[in-house]
Amino acid sequence: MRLKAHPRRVGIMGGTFDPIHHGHLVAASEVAHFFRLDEVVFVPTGRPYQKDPAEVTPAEDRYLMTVIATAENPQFRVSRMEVDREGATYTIDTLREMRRFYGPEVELFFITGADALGAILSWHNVDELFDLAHFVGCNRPGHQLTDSGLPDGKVSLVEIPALAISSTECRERVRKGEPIWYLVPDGIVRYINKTGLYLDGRSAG
Ligand SMILES: Nc1ncnc2c1ncn2[C@@H]1O[C@H](COP(=O)(O)OP(=O)(O)OP(=O)(O)O)[C@@H](O)[C@H]1O
Ligand SMILES: O=C(O)c1ccc[n+]([C@@H]2O[C@H](COP(=O)([O-])O)[C@@H](O)[C@H]2O)c1
Repeated sequence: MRLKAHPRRVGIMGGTFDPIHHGHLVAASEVAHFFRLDEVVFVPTGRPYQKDPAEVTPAEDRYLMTVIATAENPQFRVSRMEVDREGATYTIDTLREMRRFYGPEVELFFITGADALGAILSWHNVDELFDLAHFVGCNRPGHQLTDSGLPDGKVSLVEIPALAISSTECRERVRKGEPIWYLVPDGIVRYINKTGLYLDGRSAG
């Protein structure tokens, strides 16, 4: 990961990215614009402990797809931090590591979807999470959230232009032989075709 030396405001976009799609990219771009972020670091989850491991594609494939999808945007970077970390992936460890790397002056914004944010009270060490970063929840089609129940001043909600795309739908379309062109970047269509990802028997390794 090559990061800028002294950015002031850094977005961290966490996700399984199985596969990354245009909904993720639009969300990161909108939040970067709205909060005037210097860069957005995409962090593909290593071992998402709340998901069935048999249902999750190997981290290396998800990492490579994230690199391919973000390569053309100079504001976007990808971190291997969670892919390389042993054990269950906790956002608290990622934010602590990011904080150590960037130092105390930089403002960190953790970008996540309304569905994930709605479950944040179940996350590991939830209280410390809100001390390390500001949380930005993206309202996506089918998932609206209000900030009730979340700590005051620690969370912002942003409306993302309606892109009713999900990774689940992309995987199902590939399995059924349906096209995913224009739901994901062209390079991701080619990567999936080349590797045979999401066809029966090649979903997890
Ligand atoms: N179309 C979208 N618009 C806005 N945010 C999105 C969109 N799709 C995903 N996100 C958000 O991006 C984050 C990472 O998403 P994730 O990798 O889990 O993708 P997903 O499409 O929700 O996957 P899945 O369908 O497998 O659950 C999540 O917090 C999710 O809510
Ligand atoms: O830290 C936790 O306990 C935790 C529990 C569930 C999800 N997360 C993070 O939330 C982000 C979105 O996750 P997902 O499963 O919607 O792709 C991703 O960065 C995950 O690592 C984090």
